[in-house]
Amino acid sequence: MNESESEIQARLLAQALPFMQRYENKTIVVKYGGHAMGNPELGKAFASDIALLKQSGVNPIVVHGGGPQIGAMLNKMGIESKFEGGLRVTDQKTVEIVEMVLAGSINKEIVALINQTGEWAIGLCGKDGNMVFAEKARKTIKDPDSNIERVLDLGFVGEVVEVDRTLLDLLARSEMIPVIAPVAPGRDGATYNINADTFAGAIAGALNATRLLFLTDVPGVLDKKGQLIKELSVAEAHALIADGTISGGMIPKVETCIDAIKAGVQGVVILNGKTAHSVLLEIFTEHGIGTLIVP
Ligand SMILES: Nc1ncnc2c1ncn2[C@@H]1O[C@H](COP(=O)(O)OP(=O)(O)O)[C@@H](O)[C@H]1O
Ligand SMILES: CC(=O)N[C@@H](CCC(=O)OP(=O)(O)O)C(=O)O
Repeated sequence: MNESESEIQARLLAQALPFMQRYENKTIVVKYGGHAMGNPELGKAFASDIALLKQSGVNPIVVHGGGPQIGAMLNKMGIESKFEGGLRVTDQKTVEIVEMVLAGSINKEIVALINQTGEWAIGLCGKDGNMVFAEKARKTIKDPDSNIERVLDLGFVGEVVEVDRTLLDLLARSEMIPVIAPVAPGRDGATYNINADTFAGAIAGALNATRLLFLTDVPGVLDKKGQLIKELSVAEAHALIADGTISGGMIPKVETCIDAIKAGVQGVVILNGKTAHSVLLEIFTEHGIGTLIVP
């Protein structure tokens, strides 16, 4: 007998119960990347997933990116955008635009989407409540021809050096869902632009999150044949980077996953943010939909 639509809905809800119980009062950090944004229907589905997590007793924290949106604004303002080692070279003018786009328009757009579901979101960046402190990123890059290491000067690109949990612990006990932009101050008074993956990893690590989800534009980590790898240990992830299976933007993402696990996050998942309701499919179903990286 074919199930009716309401029977399917009832079955799915019943199946979600053990997962709702598993994650009750647990912290789940969700990194919402700029590439996963842009489609209004997907944005609404994302917001309703986050709202449902909160309603189920989970403590969801959204950290968002906005790389393509910053690029578009810089373009509009006639400012050239350059990347080195996957990070945006950020001069004084650029960091002002980065803060305006990340902590301004994108942050408020996500807050508004969640608020429209009837839940309460609050938009923040690392500056709010002394939450995150950064310092100038020290990156080096190897010249592929000479193999000589060169120090990169990325300007106001930062690395997280300190996370203060006070505000996030307070919000976890409230109705509020934090939505955080990856901008943070330095002890030197400067404003730093931080890669959103790295920022999300630092927040999840400081909170010993149960899960850290990275919403990107591929189903997860793919093997040499392009098939989804359902689960990876830290050692296997290192091996896939070393043999070139993992390349490009996936390298810093997987490295961030490994760092987050070392910092105390129980499991990190890379999944497709372009699949509607990807967060619910990952958290509230038996096998999830992305690649789970575990210790
Ligand atoms: N083994 C792999 N599995 C999946 N994606 C990979 C792999 N190796 C390289 N990639 C690339 O990494 C990209 C995701 O990284 P990135 O573009 O930086 O994500 P985001 O902008 O969402 O943070 C994918 O679109 C894909 O092109
Ligand atoms: C230093 C650095 O590169 N910062 C990023 C911050 C935004 C980001 O990381 O957004 P996605 O997750 O959408 O890529 C940038 O300026 O683009």
